[in-house]
Formats: sequence, C-alpha cells, structure tokens
Amino acid sequence: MKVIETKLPNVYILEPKVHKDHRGFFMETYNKKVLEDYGINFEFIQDNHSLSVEAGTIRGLHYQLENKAQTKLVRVIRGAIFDVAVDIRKGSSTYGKWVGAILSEDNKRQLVIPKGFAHGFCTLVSNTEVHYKVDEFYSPEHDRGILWNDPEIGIYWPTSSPILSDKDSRHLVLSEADNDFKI
Ligand SMILES: Cc1cn([C@H]2C[C@H](O)[C@@H](COP(=O)(O)OP(=O)(O)O[C@H]3O[C@@H](C)C(=O)[C@@H](O)[C@H]3O)O2)c(=O)[nH]c1=O
Repeated sequence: MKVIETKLPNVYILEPKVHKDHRGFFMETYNKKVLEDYGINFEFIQDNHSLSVEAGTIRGLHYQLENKAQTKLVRVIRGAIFDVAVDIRKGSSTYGKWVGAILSEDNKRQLVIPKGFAHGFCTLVSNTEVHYKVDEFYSPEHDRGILWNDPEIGIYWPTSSPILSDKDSRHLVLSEADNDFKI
C-alpha cells in the first residue's frame, strides 16, 4: 500500500498493491495494521455502496455534525469519480480549501477523508459504483451538506450542470451551513 500525502492535513491518497496473474488480480483494499504503520488509525463500523447511473452525477458535499462525524475511506469498484474533500474546520489554516483526486476501477486509488471535512464526488463515466467505509454510523439528524458549487470553495468540478439529488441542490454555502467543526 502506497500512502500519498495531499495539500490538506490527514487527507491521504492510498494506492493498494495489486497482484496480477493469469486469472486477474488480487489486492487488499483495507488492512488496519498497514495503515496504522503510517499513523492512519480508524475503527470502521459501516460500509456503504452507491451506484450512479449517469456520468456527471455529483453527490455532496456531505458531512455529519461533530459528535457523529465520520472518517471515510472511499474507493471505486466500477467506473471513475473525481473525489473531493473540503476542510470545514473553523480556525483551520486550510479552512474552505479542497483537494480532488481521480479514483477509478483502473487506478484503484482510495481517498481518506478525515472528520471535519466535507466529502463529495462527481462520476466521470456511467454506471459508477463507489464503496466506502466509515467509522461512525449514519445519523440522519446529524447529516448536513454544503452547496456543491459554493463559489468561496471554488471546486473545479468536471461538469457545470450535474445530476443532483433534491437535497443536494438545496444546500447552503459553507459560510451559512450548520457546521460545528472547529480547531
Ligand atoms: C448516507 C446514508 C444514506 N442512507 C439512506 C438515506 C436515503 O434514504 C438514501 C440516500 O441517501 P443520500 O441521498 O444521503 O445518499 P448520498 O447522496 O449518496 O450520500 C452520500 O454521499 C457521499 C458523498 C458521502 O460522503 C456519504 O457519506 C453520503 O453522505 O440512503 C442510509 O440508509 N445510510 C447511510 O449511511
């Protein structure tokens, strides 16, 4: 497993070691001990899997309030996404800054999204399936969002007219969002 730092603290790109042979491939997609050796230490307790039928679907930007905050380990089983993490911790030197990475079935990259960061992705091809582990249970009462195209965040999304859920089309911008993260 290769661990690549990004410009945001504790946001990592992971590249699993892929063992290829005449049958196909084998890879460890999560190994707690290997990540611990890099100082990445989580207790994942829920796995999620979504299918987005159309390319240009954006899901996000999502987070749960602090006492139900989730770390996420995101990967793509089929297709490809532009995956984004935004630092929403008030007082952080990187507050409102974002990083993006392409995760695909081909590059097999994963993204670690820590607590205090909003998460979203845009599908780059049709029928993209995303799988991610989280270290806190889903809590609808704590579920919050930020508008995907908040101009103050300024994410370079690969589309300007995405397919969105009703919920995601109505979020407020970061400066007005219900957000209790601070450092
Ligand atoms: C996130 C989630 C949703 N649900 C339900 C609620 C709803 O009826 C249905 C669809 O939920 P959503 O519209 O919120 O799904 P979606 O827009 O895919 O939400 C996800 O987006 C990405 C970017 C994330 O980071 C995730 O944490 C999650 O927020 O699934 C669960 O049962 N468990 C869960 O953990």
